[in-house]
Amino acid sequence: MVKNSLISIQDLRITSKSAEKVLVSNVNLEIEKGEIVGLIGESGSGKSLTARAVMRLVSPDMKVSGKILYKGTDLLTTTPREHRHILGRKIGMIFQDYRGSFTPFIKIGNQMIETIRTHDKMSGNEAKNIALTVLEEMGLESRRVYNSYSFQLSGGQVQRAAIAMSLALKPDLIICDEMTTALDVMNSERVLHYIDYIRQNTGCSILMITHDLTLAYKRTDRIYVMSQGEIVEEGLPEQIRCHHKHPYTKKLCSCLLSLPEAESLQQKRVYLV
Ligand SMILES: Nc1ncnc2c1ncn2[C@@H]1O[C@H](COP(=O)(O)OP(=O)(O)OP(=O)(O)O)[C@@H](O)[C@H]1O
Ligand code: NI
Repeated sequence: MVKNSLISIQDLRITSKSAEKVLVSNVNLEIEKGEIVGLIGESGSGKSLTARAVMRLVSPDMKVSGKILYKGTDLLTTTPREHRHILGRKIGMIFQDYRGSFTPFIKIGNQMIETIRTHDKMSGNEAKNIALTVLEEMGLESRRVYNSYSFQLSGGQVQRAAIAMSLALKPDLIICDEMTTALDVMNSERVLHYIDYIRQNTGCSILMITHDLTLAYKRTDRIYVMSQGEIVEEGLPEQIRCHHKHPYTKKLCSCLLSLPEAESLQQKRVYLV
């Protein structure tokens, strides 16, 4: 049993009212302070919906039940005010679909300043310095990106700017949903390194949702496997890789059998589905 959990999802169930369909059920997931937890599973298994429930971003057509405890506070029953305070500031999410991260008609820099100042009281200049620093850390030409509209940048640049914006707030928990999909190998590595650096420096926790098993094995402390809306297995990366119990995990992991060992894992990325 995990102690000192930062977030504890208990018996989460998400149903679609109109389709009368259960999309997620019996999901129990804990993340300890400072832990990087992987959430893997095939497309449509409910990973993003689970993450969206934490952020209270599921569509109004969905009914969510169970508990999502953040330091003991149930995020499913907090007032909108408490919720706004916790989300964004304490829990940041980097979305699978990064295109919605910035409004097209406001420059990236101005949006970053506004977001940073909504959560932390500081002068515009201080916020600007933070924004430029995090953009630089993401390997971007910070001034150019700062002064651009999102449509003037490539998909990968927008994604890195979105990641920079989430990290600028130094959240306790960062939920990364297929964060590196839009990035090439070098930039993925850079972003993952930086996230690791942030974790070491701030002690934040990370929930990493990914199709990329190599990434999950290499970068996480513990892994949950999801199938058809339920968590079917949980364990250390090595256990999930070599000593899995559930037939579904076996199917997932068989894709990795042909992989070369440790060091070269970085070069060869394996995608599922
Ligand atoms: N707004 C919605 N309305 C109805 N059903 C939805 C909605 N969003 C997701 N679903 C359904 O819920 C299930 C889980 O979707 P989810 O996005 O969580 O999958 P996922 O595991 O993140 O998949 P992927 O790896 O492809 O991102 C899918 O069957 C999906 O079609
Ligand atoms: Ni998803």
